[in-house]
Amino acid sequence: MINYWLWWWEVDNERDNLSRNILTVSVPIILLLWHKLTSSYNRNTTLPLPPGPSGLPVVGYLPFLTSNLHQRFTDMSHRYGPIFSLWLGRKFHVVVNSVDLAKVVARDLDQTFANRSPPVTALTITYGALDIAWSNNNTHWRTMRKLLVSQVLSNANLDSCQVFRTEEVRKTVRNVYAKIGTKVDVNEVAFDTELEVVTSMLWGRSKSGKENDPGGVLHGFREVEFKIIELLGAPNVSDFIPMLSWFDLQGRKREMEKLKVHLDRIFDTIVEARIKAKMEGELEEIGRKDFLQILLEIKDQKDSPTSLNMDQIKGLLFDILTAATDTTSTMVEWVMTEILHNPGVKTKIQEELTEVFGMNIVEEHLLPKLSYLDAVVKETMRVHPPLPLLIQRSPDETCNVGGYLIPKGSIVYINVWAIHHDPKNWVNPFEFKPERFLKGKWDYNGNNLKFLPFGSGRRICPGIPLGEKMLMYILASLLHSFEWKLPEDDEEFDLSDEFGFVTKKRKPLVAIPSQRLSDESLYL
Ligand code: HEM
Repeated sequence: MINYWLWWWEVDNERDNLSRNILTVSVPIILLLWHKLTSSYNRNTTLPLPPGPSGLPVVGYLPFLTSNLHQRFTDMSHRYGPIFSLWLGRKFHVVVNSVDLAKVVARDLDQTFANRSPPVTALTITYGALDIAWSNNNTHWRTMRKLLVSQVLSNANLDSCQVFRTEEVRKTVRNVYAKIGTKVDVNEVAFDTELEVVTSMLWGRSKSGKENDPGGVLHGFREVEFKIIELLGAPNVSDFIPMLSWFDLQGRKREMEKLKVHLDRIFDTIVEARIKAKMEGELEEIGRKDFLQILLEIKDQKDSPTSLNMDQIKGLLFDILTAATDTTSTMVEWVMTEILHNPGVKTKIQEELTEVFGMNIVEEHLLPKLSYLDAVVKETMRVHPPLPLLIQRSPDETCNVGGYLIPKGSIVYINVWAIHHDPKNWVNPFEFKPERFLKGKWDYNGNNLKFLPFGSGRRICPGIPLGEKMLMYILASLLHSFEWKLPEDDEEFDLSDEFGFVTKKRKPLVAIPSQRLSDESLYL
């Protein structure tokens, strides 16, 4: 054989020369590919799964999970290490708890981990993951995300919608003024303001005075949304043991279906009102086409590659409404709670507000001057990240994270709460200290993985520019226009949270406002 091989190399004619050249080039390539394939196969098959607790047959670790999942997972990371795994029913879950490993999932292998694996309740309310948040990483997701970012959240559109923000925040100040001396639910105030702003941006208002809530369909929306968020975060046997999903043992799917009927009614009413207004020539735009109009026009372009159907439009509107309102109101409530809990912080904020606005009302264009309030908001996001496990990711192929095998289709959580409370990342992490955000450059873009309240990588929250603006505007206005105190009958100050898809304050913050600015006309 060897002789034959040597002979072949020695023979010299044109055909053999060509074959030899092809062989010389292709053999190393084939060997290299073979090595890559086998070594990656070997790596994947010989790697261990991440460590973790052994559970019971069939149900796995389900019976041992307590309600505050983010804190339970953080405790488990102290025992099993920065990455651990657990079986919940038939589903393999992985929890990543360190900056280094979050970087592998959200950055280095971002593309691999860009799918979602939605629970049954999410599939039900999003018309089968036709929204952005629960959709897998596919063309539909890219199209929807691009539409949202370019048409709603672009700088140009945010600038042209400033009038809505100003109008709604002033209305909120008027409403709170009317309740001076009485108990005010801070979350409700922030939720209503954000809902008005977002609905104005989505389906606008005609100059003819028609409201952005035709027929009052949005009445009670906050309660409906809270129920939806609660169901999204509630453990469901149907997710963990899919062969039982048909029975819907806990009735979660049925409950979500009822809420979807409610949502459908809202969207159908709004779309019908829009079509009628257009037909009657009533649409007097405020110098811009609103998002609903853009979506309906895309829907009518049947042959376009980006054409949308009605369920996709509803899925998208649902995402924007819920993603914007619940997170923003939850954060306003947490910031106000921390401020009331830390009188020194409150004094510094008030001094800054007085320096920037004098005894006048808050103007949006001056908000970037509020560097201390900005640090307070960031510190609150660190201590109380509203989505402490982000939204679950799922790899589309088996891969290696930190030397462990993560099988294709596993459910992977990045434990932001653990990262934000890890003494390796933050000195005295349980102390509320806004000053830490005054040093160095901190933003919400997920580049520094020590701080990722909006996530990181291609699945990062696209709503950061609007979320940040609204948080600062609402907080600055509530704090500059009013003094706040807790009701006297309030027992001990409560800072505990309750895990959910959006993790909220366990006991809603109720506080009593009083007038802070001397000029009464500023409240009218
Ligand atoms: C204080 C305000 C907000 C906070 C704290 C927040 C936080 C988050 C977080 C943590 C995620 C998950 C990221 C991940 O899985 O890695 C997310 C996703 C998302 N957020 Fe926000 N958000 C806020 C406001 C908004 C606003 C105003 C909008 C839209 C107008 C929005 C739209 C979305 C959407 C569509 C997603 C899904 C993105 C995807 O899966 O590709 N959010 N948000």
